[in-house]
Amino acid sequence: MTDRVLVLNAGSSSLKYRLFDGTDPVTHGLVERIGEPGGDAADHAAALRAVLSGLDLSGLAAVGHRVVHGGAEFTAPTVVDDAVCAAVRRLIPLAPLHNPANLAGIEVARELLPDVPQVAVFDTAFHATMPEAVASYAIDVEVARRWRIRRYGFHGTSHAYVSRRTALLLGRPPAEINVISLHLGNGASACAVRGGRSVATSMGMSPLPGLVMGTRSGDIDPAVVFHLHRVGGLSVDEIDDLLNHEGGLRGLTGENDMRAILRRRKAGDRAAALAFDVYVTRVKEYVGGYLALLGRLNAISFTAGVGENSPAVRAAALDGLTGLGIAVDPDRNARGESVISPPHSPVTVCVVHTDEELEIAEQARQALR
Ligand SMILES: Nc1ncnc2c1ncn2[C@@H]1O[C@H](COP(=O)(O)OP(=O)(O)O)[C@@H](O)[C@H]1O
Ligand SMILES: CC(=O)OP(=O)(O)O
Ligand SMILES: [Mg+2]
Repeated sequence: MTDRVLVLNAGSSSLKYRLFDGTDPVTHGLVERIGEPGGDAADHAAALRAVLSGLDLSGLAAVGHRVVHGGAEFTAPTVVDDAVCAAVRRLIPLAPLHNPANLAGIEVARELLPDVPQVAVFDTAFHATMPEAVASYAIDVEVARRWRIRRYGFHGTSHAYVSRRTALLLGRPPAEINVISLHLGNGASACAVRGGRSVATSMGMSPLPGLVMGTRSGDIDPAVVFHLHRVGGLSVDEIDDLLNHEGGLRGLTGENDMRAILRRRKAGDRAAALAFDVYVTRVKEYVGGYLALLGRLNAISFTAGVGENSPAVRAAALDGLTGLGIAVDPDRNARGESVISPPHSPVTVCVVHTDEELEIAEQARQALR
């Protein structure tokens, strides 16, 4: 019996895949600019067909799918059937950028691999343990119930994996430690993890609020939306685009890649310097808030493209927090060591490589056990 699992991560215009044999990655790839003129594939179905035709899929135990929004329904990895597909489709209004692509990936994989179990692994699932006081928005309860408005949170697969890796680094069981996990990639979110369970996270009903991201604004005053509509004359779709695609680092500088911001900042570019400051200040606000929520903190872990690769962001985001037991050792940080706090710090600051695909493969296997 082989233990091969194919993991699919279908984004709005891309398809990432990784084939595992046990925990060993056998092969991986990326189809980009799906549906765009001159792109690699006309749609997700075509992309997946091309991917599958090039892989040896003998003895495949499961296909694991990243699904971004699982609403309140899905709190664990779930073997896909027609009802699960229908539920993922019903949730599209809550994650219009992500769920349609995730669903397309599931439907094509079911069609092409009808005898292989498909498992959906939800970004929201890890946050199902958040207390109501954190998950609830202070709006009319009937309106909230009817339209399923609450904080769901995302990147849960990454926060779960990273908080467990952090426990390993500390040499302690996850149940004994409190961690703040900072997933700083294209999308970015913070998560407070108490004893292995999510108790707060910075994204909300959608993946728009919280930290500053590549193209997403993160937190803003919701009245900005009314103002831009009523006074600025922008349509709701235009405002959606402004906040989701033209905001964040791109809104502040014209570029969404943190590497470009860091280069320009070094060269004295004021817009880039401000964008950097806005970005790290937001991270710091969440670190402080989550420290208070947790009461006791063992570790802070940086992960994803920016978190794993930028000593400047890590240092600035935690600058001035020694009074709270949080410090970054400049040499360890510059070398990108897995522990970057000074020896004997009350709070261990870590750099952890996140591996959402590996975690999805593991969870897919668990769902089938
Ligand atoms: N060396 C680096 N320094 C700073 N930022 C980096 C570096 N390498 C990658 N990044 C940032 O990481 C981001 C992508 O993060 P990643 O986790 O790969 O994103 P995603 O998986 O969400 O597409 C890029 O936008 C880039 O700005
Ligand atoms: C939910 C989310 O923001 O995902 P990503 O970072 O892949 O855009
Ligand atoms: Mg990501």
